[in-house]
Amino acid sequence: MRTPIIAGNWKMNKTIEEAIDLVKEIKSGLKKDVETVVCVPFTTLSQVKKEIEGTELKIGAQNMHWEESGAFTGEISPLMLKEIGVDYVIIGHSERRQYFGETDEIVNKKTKAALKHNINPIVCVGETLAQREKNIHKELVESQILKALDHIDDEEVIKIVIAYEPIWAIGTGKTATSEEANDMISFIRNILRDKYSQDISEKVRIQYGGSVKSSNIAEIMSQSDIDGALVGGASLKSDEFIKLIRF
Ligand SMILES: O=C[C@H](O)COP(=O)(O)O
Repeated sequence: MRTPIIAGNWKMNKTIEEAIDLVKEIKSGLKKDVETVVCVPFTTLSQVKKEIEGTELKIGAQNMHWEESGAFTGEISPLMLKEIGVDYVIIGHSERRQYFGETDEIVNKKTKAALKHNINPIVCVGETLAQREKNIHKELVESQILKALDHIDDEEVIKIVIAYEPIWAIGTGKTATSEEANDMISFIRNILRDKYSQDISEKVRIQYGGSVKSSNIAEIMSQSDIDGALVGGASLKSDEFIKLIRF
């Protein structure tokens, strides 16, 4: 039985003060049996971590370099995140791939580095609208998954959360239908079964992301293979996010 996991990705939003206000409200609305994560900006990690101490709310970063230290101006290492006590890190979000040139190889290096330091990676995959229209979306997602998981073994892969986020549904208000989302997520589970085993494929949690809100979460979560959501815009307001985690 996979525990549902709902993660808010705040992206480049919230000052420290705003972050603390938001997380104070979120921690009062947690639901038992739903793992809830807030993936907050680097600048707010320490204070948010202190604010959630003693609660079930988990904390994630939105990116990370794969090296532990060195001449990488502007980057944050896994050791630095571990020092703060971060539970999760988003790897390969489509915005990182699109605006910051992250390749599948980089996603693989970051995923392996996160696992090495006991930070659970949330690995994002997903196609553009053009790729879906050309009907190459499954091929593309399969290649993203296999490259991201290169040299990752059975014990490690079960710590990974995969987020399927069709790029055309991110921040657009256009959600994939729950059937479309479930179809791709079942496809991803089959890739895991073929690469690892049936048992492993049933243990890995796979989220859907893209315009998830309180009004569509129940429908999304009712699908057989969807274990949670990676939520952008709707995670920035406490009342909406709390409604959403209480799907
Ligand atoms: O990481 C979250 C996704 O990019 C979804 O963003 P959204 O919920 O604003 O569409």
